[in-house]
Amino acid sequence: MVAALPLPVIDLSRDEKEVVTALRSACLDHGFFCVSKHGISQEVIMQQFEESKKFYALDLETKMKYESDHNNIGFTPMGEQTLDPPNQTTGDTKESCYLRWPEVPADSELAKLPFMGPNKWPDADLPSFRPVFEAYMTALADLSARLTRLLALALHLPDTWFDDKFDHPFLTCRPIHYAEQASNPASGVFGAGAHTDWGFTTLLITDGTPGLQLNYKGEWLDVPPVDDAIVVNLGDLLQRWTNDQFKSTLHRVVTRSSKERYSCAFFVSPNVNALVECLPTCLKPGETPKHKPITCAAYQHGKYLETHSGYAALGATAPSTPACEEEAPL
Ligand SMILES: O=C(O)CCC(=O)C(=O)O
Ligand SMILES: [Fe+2]
Repeated sequence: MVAALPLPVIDLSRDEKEVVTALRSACLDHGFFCVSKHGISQEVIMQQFEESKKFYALDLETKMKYESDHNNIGFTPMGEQTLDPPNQTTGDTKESCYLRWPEVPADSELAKLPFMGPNKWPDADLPSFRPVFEAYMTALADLSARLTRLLALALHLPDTWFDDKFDHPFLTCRPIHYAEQASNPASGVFGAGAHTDWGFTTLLITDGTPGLQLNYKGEWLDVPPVDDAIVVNLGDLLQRWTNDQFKSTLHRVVTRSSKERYSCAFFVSPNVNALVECLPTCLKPGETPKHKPITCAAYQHGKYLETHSGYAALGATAPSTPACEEEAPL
């Protein structure tokens, strides 16, 4: 029996000072919290799940027409990702779809950057998918921008501090479908293997089916779903920016038997060419940075390569930034 760790619920309609204080405390502890009164309508959320279910109900051959590309945009079939290779005997028992937002047209300047490019909309097979996800991603992008400003305040910085690092951000919406297959941690079978998220923050909405666990002080604990709240967790880039003060915590998905599970992760990262280096407010006298500066794209390219067989097979080359060669800790 796994114990539960209820997450702090931060009501975004409260006084900003109270919100920022609660945020700072959650970020210093394990970097997981829920936000309520977040302004995303239940209708937009429900429609997202409906379209996601319709998409995954298509046959595999149809879904493979939208297979993920060199930007890691598109469909990834069951088992394509293995988030924790040393501790898994099969790939994650999930299929997913990566959508980038705001969408970058193929002929634009931004499309020359790593991970930036057009989405693979299933217009021909499911025309209702695109308008629903466009509305969903617009709403989530607004909420993420609001949270980024609150996080700057929680770091004792001006609320605009991250603005120029997010003026063409790397935002990814990932509806996920977990198979009707019980995980078996003892034999290395997981819905999603243990991992930290790689970006700045992740905004996660689930269909209420349990499965998410986080590792708190060395112990795996269930994260109970909270009605109408969005789970937010911090990613590695924010941890690096804060010299490990704010936590990017290990988590995984352990599915129970006989029920499918749907979730939708909205991964928030800065501009792909943003340099992530220790913040001035995160160094106490005598302390030194724990990580070398690295660009967002260089950091994440390595992670995609390690965990996505499809991305690795496409032979995507490492983004050419000097920091990329300097990943080793100081
Ligand atoms: O589906 C979930 O509950 C979590 C998914 C997750 O951790 C991820 O996609 O990074
Ligand atoms: Fe995650």
